[in-house]
Amino acid sequence: MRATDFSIKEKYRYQCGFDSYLESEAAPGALPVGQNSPQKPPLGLYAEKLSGTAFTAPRHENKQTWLYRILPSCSHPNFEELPAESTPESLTGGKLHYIPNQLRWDPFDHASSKATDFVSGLHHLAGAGDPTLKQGLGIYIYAAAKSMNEHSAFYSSDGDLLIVPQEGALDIRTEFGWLLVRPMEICVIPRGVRYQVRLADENQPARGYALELFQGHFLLPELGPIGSNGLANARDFQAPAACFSEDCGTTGFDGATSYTVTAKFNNTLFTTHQPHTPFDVVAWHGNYYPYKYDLGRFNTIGSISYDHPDPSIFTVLTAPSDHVGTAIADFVIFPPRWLVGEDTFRPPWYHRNTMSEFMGLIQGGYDAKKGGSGGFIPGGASLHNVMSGHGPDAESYEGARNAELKPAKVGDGSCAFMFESCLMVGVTEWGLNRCQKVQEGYSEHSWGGVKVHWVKRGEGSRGHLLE
Ligand SMILES: O=C(O)Cc1cc(O)ccc1O
Ligand SMILES: [Fe+2]
Repeated sequence: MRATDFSIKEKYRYQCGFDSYLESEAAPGALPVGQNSPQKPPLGLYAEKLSGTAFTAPRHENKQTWLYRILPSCSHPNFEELPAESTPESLTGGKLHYIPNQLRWDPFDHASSKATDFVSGLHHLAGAGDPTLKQGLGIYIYAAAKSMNEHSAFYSSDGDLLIVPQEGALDIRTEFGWLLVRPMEICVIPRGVRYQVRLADENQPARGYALELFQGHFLLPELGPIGSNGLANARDFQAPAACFSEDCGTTGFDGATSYTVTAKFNNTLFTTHQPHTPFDVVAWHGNYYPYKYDLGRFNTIGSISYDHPDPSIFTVLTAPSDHVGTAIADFVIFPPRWLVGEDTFRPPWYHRNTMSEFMGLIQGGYDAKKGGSGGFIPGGASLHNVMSGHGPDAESYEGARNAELKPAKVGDGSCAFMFESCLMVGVTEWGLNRCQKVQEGYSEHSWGGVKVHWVKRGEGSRGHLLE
């Protein structure tokens, strides 16, 4: 069946739950009963296991899925490294630049060529660590002007990919089924899962952000004293229902119909061509699966007395390091919310953080930064690295310092987000130079004009009790 032949009803039959043990069959009886790998699996399918953790990972971390498919995914000729001219130069990244300056980018360009799809339009912007050691993360910007070829699939051996669409809805076909991911929704495609990113509307180019997690998996943050509900609730995560194509091609590797599978392996692209569709999974069961989440469902919690709390209260997903409470990557959002704090400077305070903070803006504005030309604009980004001082720009500071403190809704129609990491984040050559989006004088424009409010000695103030 062609990708365009599936009806909406067939494609979007989601199952709910975060890190749940789910099962789905697109043909009745496809799932074996009471065992995973019978001598002859039902309906003539092959059983294939996809692991997301070591076999021996403790039960609470163990992730795996059993796939029941028409042909096993090993049935393909060798992968070949894509020739340099067809590998997006911006993906391979090269040397990372580590710089203490605050950085901000104007909105990244949409794809300049109609031939650019999600894979060829993936740009490596920043990162830390190394996928070969399964340590760290990569930060990417994508821009796609067309759907991936319907006879193609992509997967990454490097990590789990969190995708944050900013413009244009993505219609993602995965081995597990379909996910429709619109701006203000996110999805996570686990390491190894094969998928094809289609544009929901071929006339609406897509642009957004992505974070690839080289180690571990995203979890829901602990809720501590918040209790058993709040922030992102487990039941609002949606996983696909099995949906397959039957094109099994010919036996052997030289069949007439050919499907291209592209692998991202150590940030390098490899391809192979196989005669059968990679989207032939008729049924699956397990807890290692792609999922989506609607950010509009986030239950935002904040101060109802005084002072601006740490942004950790806005954590949607967290990928912990081995040290409790310290994340390789937190995905944090700043959704519309009420601010009521008394005698409080309400926007974020000035700070230097031991973590690094990469921010993007999906829509609207952000209360600590001015928008408009040269400001923090939807589709743009900022990076405040380890210990790089930042906070409201001078204009936002003065506004909040003098604001009347009545209850106020901030961020109506807005959503900024942050990828926060305990690691120092380096910027690729593309991110620093070739994308040509780095704002000149970001720091000067933002904080060059912060005013002195200090009341000088002798002019009277409770700040001078030692006089
Ligand atoms: O720097 C930023 O704008 C992100 C941020 C927001 C906040 O509410 C508190 C701390 C913080 O780093
Ligand atoms: Fe910050």
